[in-house]
Amino acid sequence: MATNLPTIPVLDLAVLSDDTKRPEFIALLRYALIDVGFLYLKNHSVPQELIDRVCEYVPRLFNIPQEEKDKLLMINSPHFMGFSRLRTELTGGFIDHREQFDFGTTYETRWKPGITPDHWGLWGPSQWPEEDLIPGFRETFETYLTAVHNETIQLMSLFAEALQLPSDAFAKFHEPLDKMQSRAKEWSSLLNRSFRTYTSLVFVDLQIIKYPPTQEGSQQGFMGNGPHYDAGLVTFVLQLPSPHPALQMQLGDEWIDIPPIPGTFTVNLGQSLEYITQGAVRATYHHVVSSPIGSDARYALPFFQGCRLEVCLADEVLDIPPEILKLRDQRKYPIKTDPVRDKELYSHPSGYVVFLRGIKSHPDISERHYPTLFKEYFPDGKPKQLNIAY
Ligand SMILES: O=C(O)CCC(=O)C(=O)O
Ligand SMILES: [Fe+2]
Repeated sequence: MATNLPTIPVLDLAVLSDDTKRPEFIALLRYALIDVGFLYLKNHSVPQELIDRVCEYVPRLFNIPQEEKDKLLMINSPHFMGFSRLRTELTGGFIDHREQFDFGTTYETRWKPGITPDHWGLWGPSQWPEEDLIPGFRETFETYLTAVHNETIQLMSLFAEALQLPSDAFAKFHEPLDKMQSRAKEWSSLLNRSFRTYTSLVFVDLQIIKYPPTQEGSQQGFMGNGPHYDAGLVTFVLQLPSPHPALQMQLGDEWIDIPPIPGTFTVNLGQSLEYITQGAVRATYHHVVSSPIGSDARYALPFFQGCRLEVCLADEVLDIPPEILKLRDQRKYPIKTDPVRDKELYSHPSGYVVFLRGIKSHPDISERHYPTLFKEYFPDGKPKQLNIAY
């Protein structure tokens, strides 16, 4: 194991109430953004009592009868929302050894197949479990989703400060949840006009994931979640306690453990943020290793804060101060470039980029709802090893 690997910074928001400590906080945040790409966030605004309730629900959600979970299967949703059975998802070409639920906005979709762009399909209603199966679940998770969403937006104004940008530098890339649906309604009357008018739709996604341990007889290096970058702006992961290192990030050739720290969110940065900051913010490659055979399941809840679906990142790159660009250029572990990924990321509206990841990760949903894209991305049909049999 190489020495001198950075430890993941813990950013304590409580220190901001003391003005004298602000510069030190901002410097640590700058280091986290530019050099590391991951951080822990402590003393944030999401109440611990709400987080405790969320954590208490998580194993119960997976314990509802299989036939009830199957009523919520993602295959029923063109919006990539709902339940995914164990080993039905691909990340970076690997089959993920996890099962999960995806929940998003509460809103009505504006997607009209064949009329609006395909990636508007990202924005649509979630599939919630019946209230009597798990009373209070929906209300708790909608409250949680809103609270985390608000915290991501607050944090991004601190990101701006750390990068010596105006505090609202990122405002044009996202939208408070309560504003989204009303704006989308206003604009739906403009359906025949330019789609670029619909700038307000933003993709947000809360995943609730269960990672069972490695299966008997499986090969080494079994992956809970294959290596990847997150596509959007910022990801807040609530990691439930687990004794085994699972989430890891890559710096240089090393994989570094990112264990849960009670009372914090684990925060990582997405490729869209990296791009609009001219690479000053680091999107870090990460994966999740399955726990050893016989151990308990691990649970994690990533919340993905995306961009407005119609923002073309290539048109919106921010002016970054030279001092920050210098720190970028001096970073110890340079960012790895990938021309294929880069082209995909920068030549489409941001929503399309996230949408394409959905297409590639969920071949069954693509086949049912987006058959033309399915043929393009899976010319040989669905990968045989996927556990898809509906
Ligand atoms: O399970 C985790 O801790 C993170 C999962 C993750 O990186 C993802 O779903 O993008
Ligand atoms: Fe991720």
